[in-house]
Amino acid sequence: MSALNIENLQNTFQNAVNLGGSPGAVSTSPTQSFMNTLPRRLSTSKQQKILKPFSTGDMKILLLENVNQTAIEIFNKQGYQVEFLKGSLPEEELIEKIKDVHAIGIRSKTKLTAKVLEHAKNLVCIGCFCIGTNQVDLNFAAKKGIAVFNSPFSNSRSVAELVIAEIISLARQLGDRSIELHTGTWNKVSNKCWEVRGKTLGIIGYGHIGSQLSVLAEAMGLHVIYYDIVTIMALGTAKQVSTLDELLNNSDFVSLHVPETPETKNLLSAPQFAAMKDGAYMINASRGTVVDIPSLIAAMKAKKIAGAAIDVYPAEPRKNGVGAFADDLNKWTSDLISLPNLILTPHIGGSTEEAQSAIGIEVSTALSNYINEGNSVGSVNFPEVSLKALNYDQENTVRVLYIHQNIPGVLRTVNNILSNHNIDKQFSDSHGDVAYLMADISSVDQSDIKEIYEKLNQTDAKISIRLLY
Ligand SMILES: NC(=O)C1=CN([C@@H]2O[C@H](COP(=O)(O)OP(=O)(O)OC[C@H]3O[C@@H](n4cnc5c(N)ncnc54)[C@H](O)[C@@H]3O)[C@@H](O)[C@H]2O)C=CC1
Ligand SMILES: O=C(O)CCC(=O)C(=O)O
Repeated sequence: MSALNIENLQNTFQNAVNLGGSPGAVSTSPTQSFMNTLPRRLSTSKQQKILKPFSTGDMKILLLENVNQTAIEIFNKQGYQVEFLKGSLPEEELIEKIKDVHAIGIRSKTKLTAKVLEHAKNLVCIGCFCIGTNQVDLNFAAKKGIAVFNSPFSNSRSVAELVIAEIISLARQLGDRSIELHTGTWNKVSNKCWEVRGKTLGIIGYGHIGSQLSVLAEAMGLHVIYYDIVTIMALGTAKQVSTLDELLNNSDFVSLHVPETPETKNLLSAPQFAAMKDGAYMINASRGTVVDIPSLIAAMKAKKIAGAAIDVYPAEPRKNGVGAFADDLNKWTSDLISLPNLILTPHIGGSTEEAQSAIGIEVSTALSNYINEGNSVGSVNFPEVSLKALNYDQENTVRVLYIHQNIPGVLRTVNNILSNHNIDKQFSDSHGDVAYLMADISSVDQSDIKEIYEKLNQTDAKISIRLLY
């Protein structure tokens, strides 16, 4: 579906006729009932027209990694074919599956590399049902005309709450006491167990999660300092520090909330652990590449670091199971798990019912809006373009979605092609090498549509085209 398939034009014409000619019938369609539940981006008093120039039953959505039920329900209401798998897939299987799907939903484990995306002949869009998008080759996807969406903050609170729990758990050695008692050992101690009140929390990365954590931590009596590459307004009485070292020198707890980027790889390694206070604690619920684990192991063995909580790992198992977290995944695993006062969790920072349900709705709605209307607002790799929904008074109107290389002269060429019709609205934007033009053209006969498509398809700058009507 990266471009309207000419062979399917017959079907699509029929579909358009059905929709345009019989609004009453449309009001009983699943799509309409779904649309009615959505907060509309651009309100209109007229009944909104459903734009779907394809048979919705042919729309294939592949959902991996146990994406929430809310997303499945929304896609089912659209009439799409949904395939749902609990785990992620190894590369070869992923390549096979991605060949004929129009949209794919993933979480943090599925790697959508250029090699995988190269085989995605029909893919229109990708939904990351999470915050991080580092698992997708965003530039390659954009160059193929594939828009990527995520959920920028629906699980932020869940991560912040987990970190709060870990701060107290580490300070009181709760993990160790619990493991001991599970195996019959009564070990009532107070040595090196602390209140968190009055201690300093250093937050690295003061974005959605870091700033939520800041507010919660202050409510418990912690002092908060933070380090970020950009200047960010402090919440409460938190203070931004100007260097990473300043944060490390002064924090009793250090918590990481940065994205995975080349700059954040091994952000905490041997020199940074050496710069931390003796007996400090470290928490990483960001990405596994951000902390050099062998250096952490050395710092904990030397008692420089009194405890740590880790939620994310350089390599993570593809699915749940006994024996999945072992040395063949990360070679230091045995060494790591033998350490005291170390809380290990299986990447569950965002895994709450509230977060997953909200993410399911948010991302499936964004994908549906993009598929059905071309609205790319919220995409992380694509020009953000949107036009007001069409209504039933706008007969013979076609929405042109033209994704193209961002080079001079393209708009002139496209507007020449569209010039026999009235261009009611047009919105174009670019993002790096890729540009996206959305235009509503009126006075279009059914017989014109194929010609418009074919002319646009012959333009040199074209990446992909869809015509909605
Ligand atoms: N454990 C889990 O389940 C989850 C993990 N995450 C991870 O947490 C990360 C952060 O999430 P948000 O707070 O929503 O992201 P955000 O984008 O709102 O904030 C990230 C902050 O890090 C800062 N930053 C970037 N590079 C930096 C550097 N080199 N040094 C210092 N600061 C730097 C940015 O300026 C920004 O303020 C995500 O990228 C994701 O990888 C997110 C959700 C769940
Ligand atoms: O819930 C997940 O699978 C991933 C959570 C996460 O790391 C994210 O949202 O970036």
